[in-house]
Amino acid sequence: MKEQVNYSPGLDGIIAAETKLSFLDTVQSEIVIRGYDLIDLSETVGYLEIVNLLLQGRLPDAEEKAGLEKALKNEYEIPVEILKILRLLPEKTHPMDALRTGISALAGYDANIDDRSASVNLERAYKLLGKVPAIVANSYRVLNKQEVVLPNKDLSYSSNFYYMITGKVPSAVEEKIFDQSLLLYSEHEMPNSTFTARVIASTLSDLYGALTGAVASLKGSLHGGANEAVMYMLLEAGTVDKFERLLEGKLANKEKIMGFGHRVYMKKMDPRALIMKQALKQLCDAKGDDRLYKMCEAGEVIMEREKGLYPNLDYYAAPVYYMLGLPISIYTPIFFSARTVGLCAHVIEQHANNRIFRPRVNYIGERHNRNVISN
Ligand SMILES: CC(=O)SCCNC(=O)CCNC(=O)[C@H](O)C(C)(C)COP(=O)(O)OP(=O)(O)OC[C@H]1O[C@@H](n2cnc3c(N)ncnc32)[C@H](O)[C@@H]1OP(=O)(O)O
Ligand SMILES: O=C([O-])CC(=O)C(=O)O
Repeated sequence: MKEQVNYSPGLDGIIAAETKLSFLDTVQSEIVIRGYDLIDLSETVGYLEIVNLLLQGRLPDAEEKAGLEKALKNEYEIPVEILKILRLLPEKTHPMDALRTGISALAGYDANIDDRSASVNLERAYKLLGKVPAIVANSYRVLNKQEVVLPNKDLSYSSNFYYMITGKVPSAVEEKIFDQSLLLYSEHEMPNSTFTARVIASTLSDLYGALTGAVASLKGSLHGGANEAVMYMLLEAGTVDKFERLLEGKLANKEKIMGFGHRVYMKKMDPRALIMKQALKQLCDAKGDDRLYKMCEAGEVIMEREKGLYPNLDYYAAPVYYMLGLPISIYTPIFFSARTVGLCAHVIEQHANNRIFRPRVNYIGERHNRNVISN
């Protein structure tokens, strides 16, 4: 007799874990991060406070924040062999694939690789938070035949990240907006990449492996890859009129429009997108060029009218990164770098209270009579 099992395509609505880290409260419209609303925090604190909140369970005072920044700076250097590995990659390698290789290679430098304790995982999380921005920035630079930019410890964490990518120290406004984007990308409950990391960690595999898998997950255009896809779409159109026609054409062809829709916020705007929309306005006003802002707004109107769909964070993060002068192929790696903290916190939590993920299937294939096979 067939066993009765529940099936929800895409695991829609299924509870996959118990967590103290975060929760999308759609009733009260809050992105709860250890009890605080991420949107409220985005107006009062920066990325490093969220790092402390996720990894230590509390918002830091000035002294604790300074200690955290120092600890991360001590982890900035990446092994020279990793740069050598990155140099061996074919020129056309996507920076997300290079990042996946770089994070995977870091495992070999961990003297305690078989230790899954929370304290050693926490040390690893700081290592990764120190090194991932350097891998992101310099894998892009190496693939594009640019000089490696070494970390500058005199700059803040976010400024240094921006500096390693562009070779320029950001202005105060650029630093603030870039830092805010990292904060908004830092943690988001149970997206596909976090689920991937937790599934891998649940076999008692290590943090590097869990994050390597999460990079692969985040690369997909239905997830983190959407931010670069949005930018290519905006540039392909170039004007409001052409963007409206492009979207209408895609919808007529039943194509998905990148940057719209979300499993959890499908019928309203991702609250993080609104913060990046405001940042885009600020950057456009400062440059006296509102073309991207106007195009994005026009896209919102069409998508609401035609599909009842609203922007997710990637829709507004993409033009913000463009206005900040960041190369398009590095948008998804930046998202990953920001998410490193959330992923590490989830892996630590998974290892602390583990049961291996092993779901079942509804078998819909054929069955052959045993007697027929044995005869
Ligand atoms: C930060 C992030 O990672 S946010 C996600 C970034 N990804 C994107 O922007 C990619 C575009 N968006 C999507 O593909 C989806 O909205 C997802 C992947 C985010 C969510 O997917 P799901 O929850 O599985 O929703 P699903 O794809 O089933 O969509 C439900 C309906 O809305 C439609 N829909 C959803 N998103 C879109 C879109 N972006 N463009 C056009 N139609 C869409 C679907 O075609 C479907 O319509 P139907 O019921 O008539 O078939
Ligand atoms: O929550 C999701 O499914 C995707 C997302 O917005 C994120 O990872 O930030």
